Amino acid sequence: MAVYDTIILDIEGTVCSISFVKNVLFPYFLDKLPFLLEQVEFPLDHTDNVTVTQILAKFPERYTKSKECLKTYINELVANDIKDPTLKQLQGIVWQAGYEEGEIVVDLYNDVIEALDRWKKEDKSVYIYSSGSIKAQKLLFSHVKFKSETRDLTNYIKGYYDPTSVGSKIESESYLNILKDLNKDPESAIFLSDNIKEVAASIRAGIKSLVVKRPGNTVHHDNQSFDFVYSFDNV
Ligand SMILES: CSCCC(=O)C(=O)COP(=O)(O)O
Ligand SMILES: [Mg+2]
Repeated sequence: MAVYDTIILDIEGTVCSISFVKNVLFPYFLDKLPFLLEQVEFPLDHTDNVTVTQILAKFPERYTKSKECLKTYINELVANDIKDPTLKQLQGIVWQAGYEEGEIVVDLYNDVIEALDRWKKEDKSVYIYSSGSIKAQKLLFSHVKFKSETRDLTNYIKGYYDPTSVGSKIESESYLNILKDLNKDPESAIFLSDNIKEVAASIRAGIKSLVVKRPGNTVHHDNQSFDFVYSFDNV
């Protein structure tokens, strides 16, 4: 039987709750968005080398004509949890301030820190593959609530992937890109996610993959064919 030494984790619905993302991260972003847009001149100057302007210029042109139009468009993306890479990049910039000011602290599921510790002792390598930007992923793992303090867990994570770096999470090609980057065979890896489309794509790439069932995750009634876990305790 193949034994994995490479663990690839999703974030939302897998290491932290969907409600943390929807009720803490997204509202923080939407709250700061008007101030951010206030600092940018419209219509956007596409030759401007200011980071925020460069990111905003990647949204479809028809929505970037005015501040109000862009604000409405971004609010709709967030309300519908659209995993748009430009939105994710912008969120990373805004969340950075929140983390640095101590306004955002991450609640991971209880079993996650224990598992990260155990996997390290077992010499297993942990990687993150999330729709959140790599910047946002690193910020999240470096501001984790642990008892009464905030811990930086980035020393447990060997690398980070997002759709911008390797492709969509529901395409098997993206998982092959990760394996290629790691110089690993599919048999040596395991992928865990709350999203059955991601798990299906990863299985198609030959990776053992498990659906993570956390409280508040979407309940799939047609997922009998997938293996699942409720926590990382036996992974
Ligand atoms: C650090 S990413 C914050 C959460 C987020 O924006 C997101 O889209 C998470 O999606 P996932 O692929 O981890 O389910
Ligand atoms: Mg997820």
